[in-house]
Amino acid sequence: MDANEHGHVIEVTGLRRVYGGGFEAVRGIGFTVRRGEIFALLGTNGAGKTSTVELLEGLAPPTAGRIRVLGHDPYTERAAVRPRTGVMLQEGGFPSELTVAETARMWAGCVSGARPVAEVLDLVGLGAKTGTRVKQLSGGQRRRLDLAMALLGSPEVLFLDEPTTGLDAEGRRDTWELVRALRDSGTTVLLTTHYLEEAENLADRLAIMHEGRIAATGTPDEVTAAQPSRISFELPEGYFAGDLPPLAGLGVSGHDIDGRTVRLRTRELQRTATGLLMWAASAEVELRRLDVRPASLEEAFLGIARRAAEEAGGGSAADLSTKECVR
Ligand SMILES: Nc1ncnc2c1ncn2[C@@H]1O[C@H](COP(=O)(O)OP(=O)(O)OP(=O)(O)O)[C@@H](O)[C@H]1O
Repeated sequence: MDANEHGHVIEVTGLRRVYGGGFEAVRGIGFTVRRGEIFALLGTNGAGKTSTVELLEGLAPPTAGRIRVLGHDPYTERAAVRPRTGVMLQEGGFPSELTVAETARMWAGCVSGARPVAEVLDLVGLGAKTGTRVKQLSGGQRRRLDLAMALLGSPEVLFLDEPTTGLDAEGRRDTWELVRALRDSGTTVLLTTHYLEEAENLADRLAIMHEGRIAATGTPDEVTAAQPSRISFELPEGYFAGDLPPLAGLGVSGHDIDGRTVRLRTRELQRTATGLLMWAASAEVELRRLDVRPASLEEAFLGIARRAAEEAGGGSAADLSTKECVR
């Protein structure tokens, strides 16, 4: 059997992974991925993404829980799963003296029914580099070679661990286009990424992991919609916060005032913005530096990480800067 009755080709239930030293990197997670879907696993550093993907790839047995990939246990039924999946690890580790074409031919020898090497190298934009030695490739070109190797066997399920790390903006967009084309032709893709923009652009559904657990899951729109939108502006000259209309009446769920800058949070963006602008128009004042911002996946990510850190009691929200999370 390839998929369950719901069309899920990946099913994960109650998954746990405890390393030799006793550290629990994956703490009871569950999710499903449908055929032809791109599913992204996001998370802070050390959240447990790679630990999870390695289990899905059958590289290690889970400590507890159940995994099915194309209807099989990827560890105990590796022979049934492996030929139908493609894996792009974080480090490909190819011999550096071989050329791109030699590497691909060597790899193709290990894959039953491999696609023509030239076709796969063209697909990832390495068609002009076939005679170049691996050690002379840039970091981004090596990532593309990693991807080419994962595609040699025309996989039904493709695991991509941080596929665009090291790629420039153009390379990243090319990879996104390729991954979308693969999805459109029926390939199921599970990817991990640090780039929230990548998840926003690519993922049909995603899960945000934090400290071994799934903190949020859904479509990018669903995960984002759970976060409030933001409005900020400067108080008009001669006005004080108390002169503003009652904020709760405008649908504002929270606010803070820093000097003359007012920041509002709302889940009813249109109602709050309209009320505020009507107030400004009737008072004949200008709201300088007005900024109206619907919630983004980045805010959702930071909000989840912050809440989880607060609930854990130890971590500080300030530790989780955007820079750290969007490496
Ligand atoms: N072999 C191992 N033995 C013990 N602990 C490990 C081992 N591998 C990973 N860990 C720990 O498990 C946790 C999860 O690591 P993992 O690599 O899965 O996270 P990640 O979400 O992929 O992180 P990153 O975004 O930094 O790649 C980390 O705290 C890490 O230190």
